[in-house]
Amino acid sequence: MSGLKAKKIMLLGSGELGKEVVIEAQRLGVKTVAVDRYKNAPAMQVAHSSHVINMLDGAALRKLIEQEKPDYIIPEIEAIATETLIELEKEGYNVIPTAKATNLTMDREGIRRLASETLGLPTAKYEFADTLDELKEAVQKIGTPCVIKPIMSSSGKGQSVCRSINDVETSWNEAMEGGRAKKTRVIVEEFITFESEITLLTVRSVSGTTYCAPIGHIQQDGDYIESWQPHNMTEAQIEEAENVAKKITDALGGYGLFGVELFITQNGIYFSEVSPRPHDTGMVTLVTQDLSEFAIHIRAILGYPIPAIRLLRPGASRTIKAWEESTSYHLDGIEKSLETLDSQVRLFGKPETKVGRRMAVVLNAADSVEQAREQAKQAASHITISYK
Ligand SMILES: Nc1ncnc2c1ncn2[C@@H]1O[C@H](COP(=O)(O)OP(=O)(O)OP(=O)(O)O)[C@@H](O)[C@H]1O
Ligand SMILES: NCC(=O)N[C@@H]1O[C@H](COP(=O)([O-])[O-])[C@@H](O)[C@H]1O
Ligand SMILES: [Mg+2]
Repeated sequence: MSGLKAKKIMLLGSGELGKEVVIEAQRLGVKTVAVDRYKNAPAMQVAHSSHVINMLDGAALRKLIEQEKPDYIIPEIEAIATETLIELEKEGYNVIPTAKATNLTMDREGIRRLASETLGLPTAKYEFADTLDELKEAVQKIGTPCVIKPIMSSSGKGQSVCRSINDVETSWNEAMEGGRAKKTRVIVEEFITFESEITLLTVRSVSGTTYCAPIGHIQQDGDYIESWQPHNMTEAQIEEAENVAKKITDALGGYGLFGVELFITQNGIYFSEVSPRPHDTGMVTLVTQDLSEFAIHIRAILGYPIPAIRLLRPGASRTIKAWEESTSYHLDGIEKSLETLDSQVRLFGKPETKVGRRMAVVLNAADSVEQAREQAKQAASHITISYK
């Protein structure tokens, strides 16, 4: 692309979601630089160039950004030196969606206090704790069962349900082992008995705020295993969900796509958390919408209009996870899996497996959500991972 005066994006985090963002950016002639903490990360395999750095090291992050001078800095994970992004934004760099958004969503405390205390959105009751003793006190205040999570973690790492005061120490130890960035602070949340949970993909672009059809999902150990679109909701529930999404995304600002996580309960809709970037449960949009969540993110970032988002067919996704740690592995059964009508597989190409690590996703589109879920389940059942 030597003759093309291309815009340049720098992706901070290069997992499976970033890989699709890079592909969509390249479709619009954008130069792509992928960054992560390890080499051969999924997005690095498709980007024009890549770098391996510790993104929590502000000085290293600044040095790389000053060297590459990207037009857009696109965080793909939470664990980044966001204070440095705030400084860089003041110096004229464009952080997606805004440096403030990345800073507030970097840990659970910032975004939870904004949602509950500043915006007054309904959330689970919560407390924070820095030591085991403080945690015991917090659990007593919230009551059991409750959910305990490191303030900086994702995909359920370090998360556990604490069912009685005797479980507190086990939960504390799990949080200490699973948290990113070596922070010891944890959040304790009231356990919400929801009817269902959804991700409402919300887009801020030059065309205003728009929403994708709600995505329903099922999580196991705090990580998603299945998602589908559209999730069946009443008009009133959709309106309530969109109101919550509008409030939180307006407060974060900027252009891009957000994944607003909501619990649907008998007492209305609760805000859970928000990703200021494409969401794992939203991979289903690769087969359901005219523009996937990744295409939408890039289009919004570049300042292009998004007059409408079309849901073409109902669809579903199922994750394929590893259950052993290995630097040499193979995904078997893809051939059989693809015999299922309208199924697709995305193999992320991560260089190693870890216990519980997501390695691939199966997608299916059909005439109904029920059929797509059934077909995705069937297609995924043929895929196994062998470790050598
Ligand atoms: N307070 C709660 N009550 C009931 N269930 C909860 C609560 N908090 C979390 N969960 C369950 O655990 C899942 C993961 O929680 P959460 O989204 O906070 O973790 P995460 O590590 O940020 O995940 P991700 O990065 O995948 O979004 C939720 O989708 C929900 O199923
Ligand atoms: N729930 C957030 C999420 O799904 N994030 C996605 O997982 C990657 C990390 O995967 P890894 O932990 O297997 O390296 C991230 O880079 C992002 O693509
Ligand atoms: Mg979540």
